[in-house]
Amino acid sequence: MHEDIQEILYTEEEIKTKVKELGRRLSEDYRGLNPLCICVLKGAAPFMTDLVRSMDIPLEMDFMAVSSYGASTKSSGVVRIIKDLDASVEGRHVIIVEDIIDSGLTLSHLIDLLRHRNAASIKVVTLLDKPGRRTVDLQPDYCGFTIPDAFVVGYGLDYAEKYRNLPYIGILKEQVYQQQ
Ligand SMILES: O=P(O)(O)OC[C@H]1O[C@H](OP(=O)(O)OP(=O)(O)O)[C@H](O)[C@@H]1O
Ligand code: HPA
Ligand SMILES: [Mg+2]
Repeated sequence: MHEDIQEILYTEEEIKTKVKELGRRLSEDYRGLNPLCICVLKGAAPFMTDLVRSMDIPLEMDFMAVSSYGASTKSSGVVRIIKDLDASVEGRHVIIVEDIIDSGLTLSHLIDLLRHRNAASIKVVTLLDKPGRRTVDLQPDYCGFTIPDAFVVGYGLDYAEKYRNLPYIGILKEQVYQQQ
């Protein structure tokens, strides 16, 4: 285990099993709809690539980069779009793929944006949900794990751009970000 990790919450195996289960459910619900899976970069990249490979239906992928945390463990409250989608979402059944919902600000901003662009439907799949920190009223349609109010890293999730490549999800030691 990495020395900056206090505790592993979900192992590589547990994540794999959960992602497969989510992929199976999405495949059943979206059969015949050719959904557009939108990955919210950068954190959701590992989840998205594993998820779509566990979906056995025709689908399309697009990517959007947004950022609101920077080198902090608290949302700045300002959701910056760093890279927009390549294609139109008009009339499409959109699945927003997120690694984590924390305050909910990122997603509520994205959902508003995609509604204005006239998607046929918009649903959210998140690997992690941290409902204890929510500042807006928002629930995911599909969720892997509900987690306590702690700052977690790994499997795409970062602190100051580090730890995204850990194969597991763990709680970051507080001393790592309190030193800053
Ligand atoms: O519910 P919220 O409080 O908005 O937090 C969740 C968002 O924050 C993180 O992204 P971040 O802004 O850190 O960008 P990153 O994915 O590039 O790390 C995470 O990947 C979610 O997109
Ligand atoms: O707990 C978290 N870890 C990493 N990134 C995040 N963005 C929102 N919450 C988190
Ligand atoms: Mg981040």
